[in-house]
Amino acid sequence: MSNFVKDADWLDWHPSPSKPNYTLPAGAVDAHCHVFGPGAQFPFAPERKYTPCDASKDQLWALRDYLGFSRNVIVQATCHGADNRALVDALNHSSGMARGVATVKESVSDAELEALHQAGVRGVRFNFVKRLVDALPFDALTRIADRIKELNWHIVIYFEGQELPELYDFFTSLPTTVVVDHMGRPDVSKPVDGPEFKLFLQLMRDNEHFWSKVSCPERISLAGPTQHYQDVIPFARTVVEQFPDRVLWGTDWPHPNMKTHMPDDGQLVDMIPLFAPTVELQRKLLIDNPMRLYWS
Ligand SMILES: O=C(O)/C=C(\CC(=O)C(=O)O)C(=O)O
Repeated sequence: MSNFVKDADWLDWHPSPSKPNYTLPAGAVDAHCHVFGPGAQFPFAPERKYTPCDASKDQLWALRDYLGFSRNVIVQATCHGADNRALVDALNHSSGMARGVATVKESVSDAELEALHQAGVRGVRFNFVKRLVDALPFDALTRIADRIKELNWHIVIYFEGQELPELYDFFTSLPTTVVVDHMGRPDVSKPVDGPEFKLFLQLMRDNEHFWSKVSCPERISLAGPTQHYQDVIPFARTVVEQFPDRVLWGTDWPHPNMKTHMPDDGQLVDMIPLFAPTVELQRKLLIDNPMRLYWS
């Protein structure tokens, strides 16, 4: 039993996702997913802005095997704050098949960073989504960035499309590889060749150390699941085709804070060949790129 009561409007992860029609290549990596608790074992952070259902490592491994993935990259979510114990526990029980992206405070010690590295952490996440977190000031983030650079880690950034103009200069000042979550959450009611998405493509083009996850059609789409999230396809496909060596894909399981519906993870996998239409692009997206960033 969890000691926590999930939010009243919380949607639990899909209990019986469909089997994808698309067969993942052997060795495919789900490069964006989370573990939540279980709250009774790994308490959610007092400063959290939402309380989720439990989503344990064993439930994540079951989904991995069911969909046909080999590996996971587990990203620390804000409901656990900078307490990375659930993440580290999952990594330590993954037989080396999972890597992690942690959240740290400036007060983190060198020994703690080293322990995270030993567990399989290879990056930190800077989250700028206001409904999720009170972001640290830029100077504090810069000091964290300078420290994790020494470990050869990267920085994952999470923001919403409309915030990019004001965050752009800070992002490009970061000293490590930078991975953008969910293509910077574009507004897909705007044209793919319009000024908003052009700014994101410019960020990627002018900064060769920037990568992007082509993930979360279920969050970005206005068309929704019955329309197979088709309004997201031109955006994801543009990113994959322009930057084939700097893209990652992930389920985003257990899909925190979805309010309109809970996606079918099998249906999400079936979007991969629409985002990456050739076998070579799929291999880069699902294997070569995540292996280079997380396992080399
Ligand atoms: O899973 C995601 O990518 C998105 C989240 C949650 C999150 O990232 C967090 O809590 O850190 C969201 O938009 O609610």
